[in-house]
This record gives sequence, C-alpha cells and structure tokens, in this order.
Amino acid sequence: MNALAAAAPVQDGIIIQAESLARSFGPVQAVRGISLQVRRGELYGLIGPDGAGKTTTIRMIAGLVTPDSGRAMVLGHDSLRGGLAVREYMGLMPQQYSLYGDLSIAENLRFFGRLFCLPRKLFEERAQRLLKITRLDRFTDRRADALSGGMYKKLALACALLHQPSVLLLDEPTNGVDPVSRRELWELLYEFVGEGMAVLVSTPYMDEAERCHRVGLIDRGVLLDEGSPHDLVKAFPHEAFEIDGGSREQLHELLERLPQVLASSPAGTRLKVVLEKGTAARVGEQLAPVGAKLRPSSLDFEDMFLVRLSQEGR
Ligand SMILES: Nc1ncnc2c1ncn2[C@@H]1O[C@H](COP(=O)(O)OP(=O)(O)OP(=O)(O)O)[C@@H](O)[C@H]1O
Repeated sequence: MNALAAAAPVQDGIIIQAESLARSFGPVQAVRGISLQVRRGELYGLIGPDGAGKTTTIRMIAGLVTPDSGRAMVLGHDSLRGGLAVREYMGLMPQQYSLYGDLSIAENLRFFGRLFCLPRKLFEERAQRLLKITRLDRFTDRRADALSGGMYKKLALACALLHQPSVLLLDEPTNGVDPVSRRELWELLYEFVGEGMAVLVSTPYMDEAERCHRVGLIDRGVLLDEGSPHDLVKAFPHEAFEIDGGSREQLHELLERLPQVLASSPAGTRLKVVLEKGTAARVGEQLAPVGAKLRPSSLDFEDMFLVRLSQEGR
C-alpha cells in the first residue's frame, strides 16, 4: 500500500506544522519560537549557518527532542505523542546516519526492510526501485564501510525511504558529498516530492537553498525570512556590483569603512558587494582614488543571505 494514500487526511495539504517551537540546552537557546508549514509535494529548505538551530528544529519535528514550548504536528498528529500514526509515515535521515559498516548494501536494505516489517515481495519491489534510482544496483555486495561518502548517503536515503514515507526529514544530507552525488541526491528528492512527499531538508549550502520550493532562513534559533528563493531575492531592496581594479587590501580596508556596503564576498578574482539601494554613485566616488570602479552585477540568494545575517549582527 502506498503510504501517501494511507496517511491521515490533512487540512489544506499541510503535512508538517511547527507552532512556536522553542528549546534550550542549559543557557543556550537553540530554537526560539519557530513556526513553519510544509505541504504535500513541497520541498522546504531550512537554511542557516552552523549552530543556527536547524538540527534541533528537525529533531523536535521528528519527535526526538521535546520542545520547551510550542508543538510540532505531523500529518495532523502531535509528533511527540502521535506514536505509530506518525512514525509509520515519516522518514528521517539525521546528520550521522548509522548503517551497519560490515553489512553490504543489500544486507543493510534487508535489515531496514525487516525493521519496517515489510512483506518480502513488497520489500523486493521497493529495494529494487531504490537501488535503481540511487544507481547503487551495481554495488549491492559492497560493504557499507567501503562506500564513498556520496554512496553511503544514497544508501542511507534508500533505507529511510524503504517504508515509503509521506514525510521526509533530512538533516544536511549532502554534507561531505561530492558535487555529482549531491546533484543525484537532489534529483532523487525531486522524484519523491513529485510523487507527493513532503520534504523538510536542512542545508548550509546556498546553491541547495535555491533548489527548494520554499526556504526558511534561520539564525540563532529564529526564523528571519521565509518564502520561495526567487521571491525572497526579488523582494530584496538592495543592489549588487562587482569591483574592477584596486588591490584587495586597499579595497577591504575601504569597504569596511563605508556604511553603504552591506556585504562583500569574493567573485572569482574580483570582489562582489551588495550596496544599499541608490548609493552606488557615492560608493563609486570613494573607490575612484584607489583605481577601482563598480560594475553592475546580479543579486543572488547568497548575497541576500549574507546581508540578512550581517543585519542580525553576524
Ligand atoms: N544536546 C545539546 N546539548 C547542548 N547544546 C546543544 C545540544 N544540541 C544543540 N545544542 C546547541 O544548540 C545550538 C543549535 O544547535 P543545532 O545543532 O540545532 O544547530 P544547527 O543549525 O543544526 O548547526 P549545525 O549545522 O552545526 O549542526 C548550538 O549552539 C548547539 O551547540
């Protein structure tokens, strides 16, 4: 049976609903009132720097960490108290996914198939499909501890998907994975999202953020902004430029003193800056004496993210 069909009916297709989640660890306020929703067939990215609170948020939604306040609903059930009604329909891939290193790919899959009590025929069908789309089918006899980082993650994902969950939670799934495998992992996610799965994925990578339907920018336990990556960039009221000429040292020193410069980052051999809207002429005048000038550039998601973090005092 397809888990999507069997899942409890939900209002407006909302599969995950986090309401004012908060959690501290001693003096550290890891998450401070995060609310978000993920709908059926939606890929939602939780984006933030190290220590922002992404893992704690995902663990609360998974029912693995008790919130100090607020609650997480999955498929209409409280994820802490929902028991089987939630577990049966949820797939989770934590940052450190533990596979059995001395078991082969096929044996790991079989182990997880038994854990989910899948009848043999159903297990075989699903395992074959997952092996094919992860392209692990040529390596089924290889031990998990002999797999590359990307293959290991793909096997972990296959194990997390064996029971065909309708909700998938992934905590930085592409950490330590090469670019080709990263792309493959994202293609896999799109495939499942296309079938109606709701996916919540955390990532520190900006290019991955841009692949999500919607993102939540999170820093120091707070959701700063939320929306489609395209809409967030479009609504961002500032401008980006590249700087031609000038030495790096001189430019860094100068840019630091200019309040109109909201963020700067390397762009190949040049520097890219985000300037407060309407201030380019003034900044251009300041750059001229060091032999540098501004060239219009396009503002991207990473620029916006850097500015949002610096506005929060990062
Ligand atoms: N079990 C714990 N005990 C103490 N502090 C914790 C615990 N779990 C998380 N923290 C702290 O809470 C804050 C948020 O951590 P969290 O792991 O949720 O962030 P993150 O965005 O997932 O970061 P990363 O990408 O580095 O994993 C950090 O300051 C972290 O040190």
